[in-house]
Amino acid sequence: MSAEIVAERGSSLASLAMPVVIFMTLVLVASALFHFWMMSRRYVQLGNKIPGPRAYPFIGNANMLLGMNHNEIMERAMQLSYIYGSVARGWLGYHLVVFLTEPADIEIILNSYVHLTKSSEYRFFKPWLGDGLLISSGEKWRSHRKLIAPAFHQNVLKTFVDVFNDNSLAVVQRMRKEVGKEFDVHDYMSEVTVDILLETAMGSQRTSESKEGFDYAMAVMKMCDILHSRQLKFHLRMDSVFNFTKIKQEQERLLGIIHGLTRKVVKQKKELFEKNFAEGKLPSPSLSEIIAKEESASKEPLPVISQGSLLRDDLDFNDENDIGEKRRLAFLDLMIETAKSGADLSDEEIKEEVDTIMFEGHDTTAAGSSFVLCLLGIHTDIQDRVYNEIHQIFGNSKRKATFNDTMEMKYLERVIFETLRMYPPVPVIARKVTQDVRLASHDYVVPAGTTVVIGTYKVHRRADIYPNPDVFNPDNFLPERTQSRHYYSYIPFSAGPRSCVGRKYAMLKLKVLLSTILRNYRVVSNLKESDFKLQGDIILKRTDGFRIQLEPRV
Ligand code: HEM
Repeated sequence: MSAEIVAERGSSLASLAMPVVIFMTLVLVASALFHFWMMSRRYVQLGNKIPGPRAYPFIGNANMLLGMNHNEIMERAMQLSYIYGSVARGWLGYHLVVFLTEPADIEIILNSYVHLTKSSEYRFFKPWLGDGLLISSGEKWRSHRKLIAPAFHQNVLKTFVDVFNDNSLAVVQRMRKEVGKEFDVHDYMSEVTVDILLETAMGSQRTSESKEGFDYAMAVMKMCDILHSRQLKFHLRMDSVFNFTKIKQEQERLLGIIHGLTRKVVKQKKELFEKNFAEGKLPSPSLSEIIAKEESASKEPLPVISQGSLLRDDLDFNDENDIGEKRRLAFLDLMIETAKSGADLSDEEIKEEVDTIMFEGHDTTAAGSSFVLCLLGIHTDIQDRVYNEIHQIFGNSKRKATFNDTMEMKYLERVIFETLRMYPPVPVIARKVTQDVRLASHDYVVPAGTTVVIGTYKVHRRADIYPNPDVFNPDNFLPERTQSRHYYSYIPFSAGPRSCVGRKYAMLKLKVLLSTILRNYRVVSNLKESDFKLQGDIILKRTDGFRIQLEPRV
């Protein structure tokens, strides 16, 4: 290359370099100004008063999440809470996230009618659940909660006991082929849970003749997997990436099956209701009668399936009116009745609520029951106590469990509560606060716009609340112990106005399901709890699988 050409190239590079340098300098100056402006905002200053790891310009603490899998995130979150205490903060860019593990602070958030808005992480559910109870907010949530809570009335739940029994016996049969082997019990718990929900939420059954029910159940399970992967994999969290993946196409296909069935069943049930209504065949007593009675009689405490606390919420108030008659109606029927009795509830909204119940009621109880079985396999002395209690109730009889039997299962109830303490299926709850919040435990103000994460898992493992918190001890739920604890120190079902609407349904179902399994099998495990690899997802699971072995009782 001649010297002239080199000189010419050099001068054209120099003439290009100058604008690039000027541009880069401007970008740097603008970024620095932006950063200093952000740091001067009240939001950032209030956030920085709260202890937390050192944050970097623009990324905040996002670097701490890079390259971590969900097991590590769970462990890391636990470590941070040991370092920074019961109130800690992190920055995702300039967005403030505050972690709370102090019951008095948690009460301020959960017990409030103001801080009811869910955080943006709940958006993955939207294509499936629309504006159903789990994610809706404001007046819509308030009015729907009021309409739906009576569908979980204890007398309605009582009529589901047969469905719980039949499906529990069916899973006992299906598990026979696993006797003597080590297997993952979660698959079975997931299947039976969907079957029960299909019957109790929509009045459908998963039979081989009705392929729709089967396809629906499979689609629900696969949709839950997709939602989990979106939480787990950073790139899938971004809609701009997710929308171009094969998983998105699979989601569309599954939603076609799920919404196809719910829409169709809502339409059919509504037409049948209208026809019966026109012919004067009114269901008696109607749900609206229950709702009307509920308004007037809500003074005396009568929590029948309690969380071990004297405090009550809208579900407890529901139980004070006995409808005194057995009608088995799916939640869908009850919602159609509610809509007919004048409530503002469209078909699409009813569909969204049924889909919400199918989602919320599935993974949570599948994880809860799987954890109970794994723990009983490890703590065989505790399993023997549960079995003795069940044997006292049923003797050698093969009869099915009744609602009254479940009321006698006091020790099993404590085992379930203790399992949900150590392994809460919903390990964290997140809200977006729309007003400043002054905390009770420290002199900090959490500014409006912050995501508040309530660390249920960590609260349940606080040594000052539960002595030996890592030891499985159902006696933590003896009445005298629960009464001396702060109500918000045990929150597997959340608490306050936005608590789990299905918690009594869950407890009743778990008692029937687990007692039926334990009447038929002794659970054995070679593992220790320290072998559990926990995945802190939307739902707490074991990545190493829920492995147990079964020995027939007879
Ligand atoms: C062991 C089982 C269960 C656990 C641990 C559990 C836990 C929870 C928690 C922690 C919440 C609050 C979530 C949040 O604020 O982000 C919740 C809400 C909810 N749960 Fe459950 N749940 C269980 C079973 C069920 C069942 C069986 C159903 C229905 C059949 C159900 C229906 C719902 C609904 C509809 C909501 C939303 C309530 C609202 O926002 O007003 N859950 N659940």
